[in-house]
Amino acid sequence: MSNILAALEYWLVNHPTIKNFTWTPGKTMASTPQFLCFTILSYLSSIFIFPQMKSLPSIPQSFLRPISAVHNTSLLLLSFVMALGCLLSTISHAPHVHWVICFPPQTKPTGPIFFWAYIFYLSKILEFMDTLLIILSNSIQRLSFLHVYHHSNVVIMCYIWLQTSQTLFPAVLFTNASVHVLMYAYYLSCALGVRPKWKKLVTNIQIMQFYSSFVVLSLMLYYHFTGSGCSGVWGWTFNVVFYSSLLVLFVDFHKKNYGSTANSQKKFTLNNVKHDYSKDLFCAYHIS
Ligand SMILES: CC(C)(COP(=O)(O)OP(=O)(O)OC[C@H]1O[C@@H](n2cnc3c(N)ncnc32)[C@H](O)[C@@H]1OP(=O)(O)O)[C@@H](O)C(=O)NCCC(=O)NCCSC(=O)CC(=O)O
Repeated sequence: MSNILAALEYWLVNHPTIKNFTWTPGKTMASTPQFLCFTILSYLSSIFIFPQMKSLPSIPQSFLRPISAVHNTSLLLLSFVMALGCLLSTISHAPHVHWVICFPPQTKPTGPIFFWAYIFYLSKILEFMDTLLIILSNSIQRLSFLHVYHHSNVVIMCYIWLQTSQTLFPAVLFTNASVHVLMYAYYLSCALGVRPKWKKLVTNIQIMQFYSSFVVLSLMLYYHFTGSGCSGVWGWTFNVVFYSSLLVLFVDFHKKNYGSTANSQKKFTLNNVKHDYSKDLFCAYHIS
């Protein structure tokens, strides 16, 4: 057992690449604001361009499902490794408990905790593939405002974490990566043709994650004003606005998918085509 722990600690915390990592704007791959803007603009424009390309041959589900399964398995495993890496790095490098919530001002973005923040940032770009899979499977009506809003803004959030050495990201990273293990297990199961009965549980846990992040955000503010300050306070503002808006969108998603009206709307036959209106958030939010 101690051998396993030692190996984990080496590969997830003390490996030289991880231990000596430093976020250097302009030098580290994907670290410039230009890269960030280009990536997000490409993502958003592809959402509008792809569906217009009517000449594209439709890709059969038998081809897309295995790709989707590989993608979801990769993100499931990566999320698990990021959660574990961040947890072990925090345990072995945090000088005291409240450091997790409040890095001292001028903290340098260096060391294993920032390495995992960097991997987390890159993983959010890999998550763009979720959107591509939805588009390629000819299910553009499934593409909700919530999905696009989340995927485009979460990259900015992670960039700000690194750029401002933002306090509190270890707690948010650990929670979100853990929730994503469950979420990608759900999507993997769907890709394999089995629709899990625990969809609502995944949504409930996602909502709980947003509530719990407000506790951490409040604690940071408390430490900031009662001590000698915390690093990356303006990033705090982005987190509050982003997480509040996600909470509102997820509560709305919950109501539409699991509320009493969702059940009565669920199966609606239109021109002999079964249409599941509970999923039709894309139309509901007027992005088409
Ligand atoms: C239970 C949820 C995780 C997912 O809800 P959905 O409504 O998207 O679920 P669904 O049952 O319609 O999706 C199943 C369909 O998605 C396909 N699918 C497979 N892999 C996918 C992937 N990686 N991303 C998106 N869709 C995918 C399946 O093949 C299936 O298609 P078919 O129907 O053809 O069989 C929910 O809680 C949720 O997050 N809803 C918001 C929508 C969303 O985009 N969430 C992810 C980003 S937000 C996020 O990530 C917040 C966070 O940080 O926690």
